[in-house]
Amino acid sequence: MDLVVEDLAIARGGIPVLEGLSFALGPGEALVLRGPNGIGKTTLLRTLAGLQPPLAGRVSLDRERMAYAAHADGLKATLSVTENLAFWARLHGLRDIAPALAAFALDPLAERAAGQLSAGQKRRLGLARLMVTGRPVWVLDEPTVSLDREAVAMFAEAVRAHLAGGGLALMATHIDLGIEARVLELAPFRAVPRAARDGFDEAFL
Ligand SMILES: Nc1ncnc2c1ncn2[C@@H]1O[C@H](COP(=O)(O)OP(=O)(O)OP(=O)(O)O)[C@@H](O)[C@H]1O
Repeated sequence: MDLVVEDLAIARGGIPVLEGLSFALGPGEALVLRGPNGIGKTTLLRTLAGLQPPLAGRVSLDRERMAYAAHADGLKATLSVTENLAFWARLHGLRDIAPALAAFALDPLAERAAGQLSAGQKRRLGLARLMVTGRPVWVLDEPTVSLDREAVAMFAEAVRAHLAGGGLALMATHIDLGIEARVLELAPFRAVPRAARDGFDEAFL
């Protein structure tokens, strides 16, 4: 298993949001996180990405093998589409950015500065970046935001190819991508507020 989560509890801004989470993902598998706004999807992904420590539990993941796409696309505004991808490819020891350009229909925009792309085009470039990392574990936070229907299909195809190549993907998304994926509904793992756990109310009865 490339990603194992055991009895994880996480907090945001000092307030516990989720607890008792356990799941595992192996090569070729995808897991979709579902739950209402504010349940803790982003917090969970940030924890897995190593941006914040868990309250309790364990995450087993080699972060050198992980590519994380957060809400922000992390693009260099003054560099062109090609330069952005080439930068990331070089960083990860890869050379060929052509498949990533083609997968997200970025060829016609290849010379445009990333800062001058539309929101959806920026998102396409941000997702194309995943491909040039060559990393097997994709951790994705609302990857389809700003994408039109065609671009969502491009993304779904990229994920499908990634899984077929032995990669794995964990993502928070409300959209049905039409890919084979397990769904983890987070509502049952909502953290119990401390007052309720400590019997705080009972003390006043
Ligand atoms: N920077 C922050 N500081 C403090 N609390 C935060 C911060 N960001 C989010 N929260 C709170 O943490 C909880 C979990 O937020 P999170 O962003 O993980 O939810 P989410 O499931 O990703 O929501 P959404 O579907 O709206 O993106 C929410 O109650 C939110 O208000």
